[in-house]
Amino acid sequence: MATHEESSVSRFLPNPKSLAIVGCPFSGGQPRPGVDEGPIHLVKAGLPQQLADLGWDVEFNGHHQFEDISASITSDEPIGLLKNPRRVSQVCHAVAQTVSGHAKRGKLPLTLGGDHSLAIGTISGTLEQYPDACVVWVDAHADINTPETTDTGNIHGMPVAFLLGLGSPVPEFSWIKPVLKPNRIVYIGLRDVDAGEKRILKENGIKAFSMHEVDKYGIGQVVKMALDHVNPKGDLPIHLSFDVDALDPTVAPSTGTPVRGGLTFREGHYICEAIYETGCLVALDIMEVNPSLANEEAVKQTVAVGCSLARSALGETLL
Ligand SMILES: NC(=[NH2+])NCCC[C@H](N)C(=O)O
Ligand SMILES: [Mn+2]
Ligand SMILES: [Mn+2]
Repeated sequence: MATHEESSVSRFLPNPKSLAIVGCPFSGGQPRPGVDEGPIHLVKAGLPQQLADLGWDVEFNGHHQFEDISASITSDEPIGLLKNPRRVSQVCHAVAQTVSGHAKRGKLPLTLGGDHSLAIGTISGTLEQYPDACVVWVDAHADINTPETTDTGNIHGMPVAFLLGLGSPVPEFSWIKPVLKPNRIVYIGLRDVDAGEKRILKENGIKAFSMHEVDKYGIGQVVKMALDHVNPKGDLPIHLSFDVDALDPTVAPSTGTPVRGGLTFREGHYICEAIYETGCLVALDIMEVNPSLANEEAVKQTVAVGCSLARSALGETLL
């Protein structure tokens, strides 16, 4: 039986702890349809009730309706290589306002994607309420291409660059305050990093633990080193942005850009558990679940893993 005593030890959230689910059916940051169904499946699988069972007061007022935004954008031609730039920008702006609104009211925003371009919005929202927050980015990819370095033009490969203010400014994204500092983000799980991204990581001295380091040191040590880097005194708020493709495709098959050689089921959940234990978690993203990819069994498995990652980050324990 799991005990939930610890659900009272947050350094930043008032008691009783409450969270708000931000369901974001959005796929404009990448080309594969279906990732917009991710949040719908996660909620249908019972995630809100599972979190309530962990002792959270759960607010969920339905999925974000981005229809007004889409309707107001009559044409969305690429800007340079960037695909769907206006739609991505405006949706992320709306998400930022929603996330910061929840955070202001003392709630932990749990954003369900949708593609990872949404993190432009979620992290902007977190930083508005917690300017000194740090980010733990769990992913197979660095998502740090600039409009100049991107090969694909897919904005889900670029959110970190926008948040850091790297690359030449794109006027459509001028609402983003590049307030994230390179020493306030750390990566875990990388294994598919583009050449331009490797250069950006080096030039900016950004700490990253790839699968090589996970193999070498073990996940326990990697999470400790990652947190020591980004949150050395353990007193900063943490935003955890979890792309399910960080997990091995045998664990989370239904995702748009799977890469072999990923985190095991336990390694992924350990990261979430360890971050919950810090008492510093203030916002969580579960991204890139795409229920239209792979067979029914694989979809079920991936949705279930999305739910269990969220539970682990929000206090579920094994004992
Ligand atoms: N959030 C993701 N799954 N990102 C994948 C990015 C892949 C590649 N690096 C790109 O720029 O397109
Ligand atoms: Mn990824
Ligand atoms: Mn990603």
